[in-house]
Amino acid sequence: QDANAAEELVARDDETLVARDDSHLEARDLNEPFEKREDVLEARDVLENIVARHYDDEEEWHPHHHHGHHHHHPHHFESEEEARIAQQIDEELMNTTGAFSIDQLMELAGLACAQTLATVYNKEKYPRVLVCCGPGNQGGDGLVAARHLGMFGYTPTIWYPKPGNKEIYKRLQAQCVNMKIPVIPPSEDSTSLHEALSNTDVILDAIFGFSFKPPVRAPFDKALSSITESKLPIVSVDIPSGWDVEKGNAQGVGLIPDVLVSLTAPKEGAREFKGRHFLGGRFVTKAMEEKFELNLPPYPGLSQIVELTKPEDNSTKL
Ligand SMILES: NC(=O)C1=CN([C@@H]2O[C@H](COP(=O)(O)OP(=O)(O)OC[C@H]3O[C@@H](n4cnc5c(N)ncnc54)[C@H](O)[C@@H]3O)[C@@H](O)[C@H]2O)[C@H](O)CC1
Ligand SMILES: [K+]
Repeated sequence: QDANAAEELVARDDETLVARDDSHLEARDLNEPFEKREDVLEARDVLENIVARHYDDEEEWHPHHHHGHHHHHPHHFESEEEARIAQQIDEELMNTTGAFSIDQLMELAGLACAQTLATVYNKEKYPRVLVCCGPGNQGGDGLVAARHLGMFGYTPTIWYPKPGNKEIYKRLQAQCVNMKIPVIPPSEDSTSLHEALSNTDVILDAIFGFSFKPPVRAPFDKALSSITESKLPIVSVDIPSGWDVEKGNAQGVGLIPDVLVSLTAPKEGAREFKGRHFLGGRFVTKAMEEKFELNLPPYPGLSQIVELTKPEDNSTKL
């Protein structure tokens, strides 16, 4: 009964957040002041705290943990600098000057993820891909990637236990369903994930991206262990799930992928990653690259990705 009440509360808050997020997107279109963004980030933090409060009983709720207010308390948010830069780039791409929509960025991000997986794991040996999608934008990247992988001739399956409420996620999921890509129905128990893992050749980890804040909450905590225990090859999007965007896998609960595709620019936390590392998100202009001192390599030819690992790194690994 208590759990039901909590679920309801979370669902209600989720809707409020989505509404605020949408108004924020509109505001962003009109190039309104940055405060709006902070408002949304704060709302998201509040929601996350509520969720955390209801799911981990041992966790105490700290109402003063307002990550969004970095302008006012910069010293408190040093560890979030990395996420902030990534968010700022995102912001800039989507303001009136950048002129991109979220759909476009997500499409290019997801396409880069699909291309990375297909580059390393060919469809003859690795036809079955389990695309694991998280509740945020990274989950959207995963849905886009699943569709492209299907188009490339793979047999994707989608695990999407906390589908986002926003229209964009619903449309992306519908596009996959229209291609007969199975979506595992969200469920409390982990049997369906285990079953999917035993029928998979490779995993696309699109669970958490630059907005992840540890510790990992249910159902993703158990899922990360199950994915690790499966010993299947993993391709992670942007940052291995469970890793802190800045401190990396300090907690030791994160996935250890074989391949990483960083979007826009590699995150600080990925420094410790040892494996094949690609860059994707071919929408950053030269001017923006210089402004944020990203120092990115050129993309070869028509490719959506560029490999950052040197060839000798792979040969020593193999
Ligand atoms: N410009 C680009 O590079 C683009 C990148 N994209 C991708 O978007 C993600 C960032 O998306 P965002 O919506 O900000 O958040 P995330 O997907 O990282 O996840 C937030 C999501 O997860 C929940 N959450 C946070 N912490 C936890 C936790 N400890 N346990 C459980 N759940 C948690 C939170 O509530 C949110 O729902 C970026 O990395 C790229 O992959 C865009 O697609 C386009 C442009
Ligand atoms: K990830």
